[in-house]
Amino acid sequence: MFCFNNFILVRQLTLGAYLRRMGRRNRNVNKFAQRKRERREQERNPQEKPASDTRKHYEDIVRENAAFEEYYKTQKVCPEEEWPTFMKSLKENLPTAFRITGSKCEAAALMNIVKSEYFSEILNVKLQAEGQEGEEIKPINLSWYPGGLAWQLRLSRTDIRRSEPLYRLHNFLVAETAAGGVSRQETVSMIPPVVLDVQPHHKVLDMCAAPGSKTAQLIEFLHSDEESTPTGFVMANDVDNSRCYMLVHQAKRLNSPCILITNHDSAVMPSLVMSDDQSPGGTKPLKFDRILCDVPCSGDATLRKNPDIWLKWSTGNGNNLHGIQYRVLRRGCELLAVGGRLVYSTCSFNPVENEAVVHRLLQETGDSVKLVDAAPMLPGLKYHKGMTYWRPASKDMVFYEKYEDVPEKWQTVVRPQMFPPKPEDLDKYNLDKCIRILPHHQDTGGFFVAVFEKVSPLPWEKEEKVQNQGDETEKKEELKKEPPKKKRRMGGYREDPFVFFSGDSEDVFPSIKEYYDLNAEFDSTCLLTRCHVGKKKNIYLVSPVVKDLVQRNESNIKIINTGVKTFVRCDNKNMTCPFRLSQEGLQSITRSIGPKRRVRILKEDLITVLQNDNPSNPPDLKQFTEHTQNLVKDLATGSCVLEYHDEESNLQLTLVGWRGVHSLRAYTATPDTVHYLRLLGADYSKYDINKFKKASDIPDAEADSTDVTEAPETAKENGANETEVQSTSS
Ligand SMILES: C[S@@+](CC[C@H](N)C(=O)[O-])C[C@H]1O[C@@H](n2cnc3c(N)ncnc32)[C@H](O)[C@@H]1O
Repeated sequence: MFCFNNFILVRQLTLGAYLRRMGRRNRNVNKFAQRKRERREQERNPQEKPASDTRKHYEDIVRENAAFEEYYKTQKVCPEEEWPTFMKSLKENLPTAFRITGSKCEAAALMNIVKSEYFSEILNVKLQAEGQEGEEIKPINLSWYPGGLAWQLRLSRTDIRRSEPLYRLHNFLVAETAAGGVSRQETVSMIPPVVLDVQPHHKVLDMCAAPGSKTAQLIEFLHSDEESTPTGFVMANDVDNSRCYMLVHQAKRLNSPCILITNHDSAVMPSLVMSDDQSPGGTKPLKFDRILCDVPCSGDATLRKNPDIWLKWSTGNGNNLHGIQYRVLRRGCELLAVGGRLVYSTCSFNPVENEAVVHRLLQETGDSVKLVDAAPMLPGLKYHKGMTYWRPASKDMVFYEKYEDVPEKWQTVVRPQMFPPKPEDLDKYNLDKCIRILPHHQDTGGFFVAVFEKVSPLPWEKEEKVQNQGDETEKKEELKKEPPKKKRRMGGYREDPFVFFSGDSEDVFPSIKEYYDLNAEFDSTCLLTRCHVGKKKNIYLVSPVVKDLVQRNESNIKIINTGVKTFVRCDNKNMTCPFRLSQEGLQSITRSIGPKRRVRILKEDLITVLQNDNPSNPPDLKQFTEHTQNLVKDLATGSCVLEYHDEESNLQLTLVGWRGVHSLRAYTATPDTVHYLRLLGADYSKYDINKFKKASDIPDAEADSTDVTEAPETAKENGANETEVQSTSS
């Protein structure tokens, strides 16, 4: 569990580095095994920097690699006349990009703040490097991002320290990332979820999901209808157990009861089942409507962000990854429903990792899977069409026209499936429907995206079906005789169990139902705890479809996490129910909570509550307006919902509150408190220390290490433990 000291530590490290460090502290580390693990991790994710690397070396890296240039010039990844611009752009630092997240009304309010408070200041800034003409900083709205919610601007670490308005914007981005109001994500990395076209009823699989920036987008799209809980879900999977916890962190920021995190090798992902509405008690195979296949890759299109790739680039990287990329994609197509959509993406320029994988898949699947032209979904995006011709090369930089030319010693590395289609077959595959984004197109990283639609069962699925029908009776007989299957051994840490409530009769539920006046539609069987015995501490909520998924497949796949924390034990003598509400799960159950525990608070009172967040000195009821005092007069002490609705802007805020004997306060974590005060246009200066002067004095490397690339878990909700709660009953 995180404690506050850990929180500070995480703020100074990326989450990955933090997890690695915690892992090291908690175990008796075998250094040899540790190095081996790091090497393996590095091979699996070449685009990730090794744990021992720090950014301070990045500025010293010579951004050149002759083999890289020769390889891509030969492959003609861009027209000859664009080559110098392509190379120049690759050597520059990457601009910052971010998108506004959260509910529609909050996103709209935050967007106004960004434009009026931060961008307007920046537009007057001209950054002047020594001896050069001042460069204007102009935020660019990404035309193709739904709702116009994504932006890109040049905001390098050095620039932040040269200009106070830029520093302020940077601070805003860090704070709002922690509160879930903003997600910082590379521009091109936002593309796959957009072209996947996720709707609230879709069953979505993210096969290689960690660290989870695209998963976060998938969840946001799933929740696009704010009036109801989605009937679909997102299953986010990664083979790397420790990276799965990055997904847990992402999911926590977005408070969705519709996400499930699993830990499996996607290339051999087991077939899952779900309840069959047509046959009560029965099951049917689970097929996904949308699948994201953002495979591990050489990452050479991220050179601007990860300059250390200049030092280690070789043709071997791409060749070695082609196999696993293909196997993950093929399994994805098997798990996809007919009529479903799959997006394959990499951050590599290499046709062997891109079009060759797509071509191999199309060859094997015949007419059952087709490429879709996704460009119309990305208005204004500059890109190149997919390549139709390339030449695989061996590590010694010899290029081959056809497999027959490959010398024996390279034949296990350069495989026949890596070659392009014959010219007469080009129309059959339409590889030009793939999308290639190069860094100089719009000052971003590079990227590759291919969008598939499954139009009929795969050839081998059809065969299996026929054979299955014939064998059905025979199989039933065999099954009877078969000894019980051995339980699959699953790697990584052992997770706590997922223990669902048996229904309204579950021991603690009647008092929760009574206290919060839960309506009849509330399904208590969707509540769960993570322990079989002992006092229930935290109670989590999942959507009905996720409950079904967990219950039907738990023994078949390793589930790392699911559910939003909705009720937290709080044995307080002033409260008749032993559970308080949790901000994380509030959005999911607010519609089920009756009027008994709701307070429709005025704006000024909400500001008072948020500005006085010291749990040992909560604001006295006398500090509130008469309106609010009257509302809480007859409200029994304990947990409650504080609601605020601004009719004019339609801003709606719902917070967990606590009615003390003489006080009223909110149960929000500090980043959320700042976020709400910001949305209310109130003063939050006590949390927003201007460190600009201090920061401009510290050297580059130190400043870099304080950047929070992946936002850590927010600090504990203020006073969110029992002792503090008890002390508020003043
Ligand atoms: C390019 S990263 C994914 C980035 C992620 N989609 C995002 O947007 O944050 C590739 C991920 O694939 C995972 N991976 C590698 N091989 C895998 C496999 N066989 N099955 C599942 N995940 C795999 C790696 O651990 C890594 O986290």
